[in-house]
Amino acid sequence: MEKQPRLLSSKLVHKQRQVEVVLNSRILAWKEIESSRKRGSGLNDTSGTAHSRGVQVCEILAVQKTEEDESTNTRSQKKAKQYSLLYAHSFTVFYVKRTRQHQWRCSEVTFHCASQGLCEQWIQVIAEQLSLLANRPKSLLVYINPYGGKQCGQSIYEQKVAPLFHRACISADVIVTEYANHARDHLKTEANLDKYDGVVCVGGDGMFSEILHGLVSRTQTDHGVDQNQPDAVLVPCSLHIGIIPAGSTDCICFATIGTNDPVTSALHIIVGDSQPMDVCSVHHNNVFLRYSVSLLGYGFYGDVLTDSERKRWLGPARYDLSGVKTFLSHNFYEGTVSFLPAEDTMGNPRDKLRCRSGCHVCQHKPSSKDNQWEMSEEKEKFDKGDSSDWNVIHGKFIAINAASMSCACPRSPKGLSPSAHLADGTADLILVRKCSRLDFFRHLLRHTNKDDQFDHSFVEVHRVRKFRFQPQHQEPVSLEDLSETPKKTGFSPMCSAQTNCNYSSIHSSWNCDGEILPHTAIQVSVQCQLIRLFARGIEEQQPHCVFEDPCTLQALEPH
Ligand SMILES: Nc1ncnc2c1ncn2[C@@H]1O[C@H](COP(=O)(O)OP(=O)(O)OP(=O)(O)O)[C@@H](O)[C@H]1O
Repeated sequence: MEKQPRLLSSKLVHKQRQVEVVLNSRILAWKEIESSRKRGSGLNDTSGTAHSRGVQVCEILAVQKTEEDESTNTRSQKKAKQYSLLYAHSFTVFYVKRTRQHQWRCSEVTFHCASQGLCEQWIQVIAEQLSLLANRPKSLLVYINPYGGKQCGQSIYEQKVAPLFHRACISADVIVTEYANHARDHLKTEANLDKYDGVVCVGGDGMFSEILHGLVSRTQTDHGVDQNQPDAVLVPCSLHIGIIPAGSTDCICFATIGTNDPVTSALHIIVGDSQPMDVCSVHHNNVFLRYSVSLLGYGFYGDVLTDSERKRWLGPARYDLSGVKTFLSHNFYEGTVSFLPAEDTMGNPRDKLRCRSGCHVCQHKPSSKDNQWEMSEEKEKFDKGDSSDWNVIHGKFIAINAASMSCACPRSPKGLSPSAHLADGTADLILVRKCSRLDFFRHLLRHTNKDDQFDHSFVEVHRVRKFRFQPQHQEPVSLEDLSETPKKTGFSPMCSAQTNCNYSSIHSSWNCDGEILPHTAIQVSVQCQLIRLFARGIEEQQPHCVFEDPCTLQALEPH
């Protein structure tokens, strides 16, 4: 590890102990000065060992002159006051502290200096280092859904997030949405995006989807790209998206940060983390339908969503109830799935390469920025959808799922496809063929235990760049035309002579990130790294950020 030159080093006081404090461009480190030298100095000496601690500069949130606390009631505070006359000037450094289960908190450390000049010098040099971190946002556009989840979006933002943005000197323009699609439409047409470094969504997955659609559509319009062309190469969005979880489902936040915690999300935004993310574009007959970042599910997950939408009054319990009902219905659907396999990726859906912070598979992926790949014949074929490379499967399916990410969430910690990647330009296409109820139950059960959910004769999984689905029977012009068709309600028997059944027995619906698509025949194309989130993926281990870290020790080595 290359040794960084010291920018500043001084003997200061921290918690009534003399410490040597050192700053280089990567680390702020401090270490107690040997205990023997402290005796007789009036400073505390409890352990006799010299602890070194440090924090990475990129995880410092702010530095400021310390507001003096006038209350000196306790004995220790009185003692503190005595020596504070000697070290009367102090500054506080606010930094990221990792706690349990991927949660981050804002911690602080205060140093006392003997002179005002020294104190100001420390504040200035640390602030200078922070100003060099170019990825940090300075100005954000925030959309709050006041009705998401438990309707706490506004108070979550005001109480937990806004004070942190203020401390980090981030300015935020806040829009509390007044109706569904307010944020999407504002982003699409009105918002002056040049003013901002990022867009923040306070809400659940539905609200995130609004921001996604608004920002991606706006970017394509600004660059003259026709979203209705299924083979159009979309232009990546320049603004990052931050998610403050405040919905009843916050799966995108969980998948990219590892926890659903507003403070953690705010801190990832402040430090300017960047997580690229693939987006699937979904078309029907050359007409753009929607974008998806997590799950496109036909059959089982489409039916669960359709049924649960009729039970919204039940709250989140509706998903469990509809899940049981759909499982007992045990419907299957006939159709043709065609897909373009992703053959040049590092991983496959059944390996153990989980997508984590700094994922090698996602970094290896040739992105649209990779000119060589852009020019290659392979790319040309890929864009044209050269049919010789496509696989075609006709069958009867209980479920057809395309997972652009693992889809892990607190309810299903492994997710639908545990090794799917956030940003490798592929989706995992999972085909669950017609099987017995018991077999399907065994398959579902494996989402919750350690067994491989793809290790069944009736399940196959393919890593794909594009896919199409054509139902066996022609669909009407639009599913909206079916509003008069009575939906199946009870636990009907399996529909074997499908032509005799009503529409809802022979067609399921596509569940596109929690929204029902209006068509069943669709074309899907994975757009590699189309957006970037203020996130870093799930960190594998909780690194020791401050204690006896090798970088910390190196920073403290005498020069
Ligand atoms: N002011 C508003 N009034 C009504 N609906 C809104 C408003 N703002 C946003 N929405 C819509 O509310 C829907 C749900 O929002 P969100 O995802 O934030 O919460 P949720 O509780 O997780 O949602 P869900 O009910 O889908 O689980 C979104 O689809 C969004 O379009």
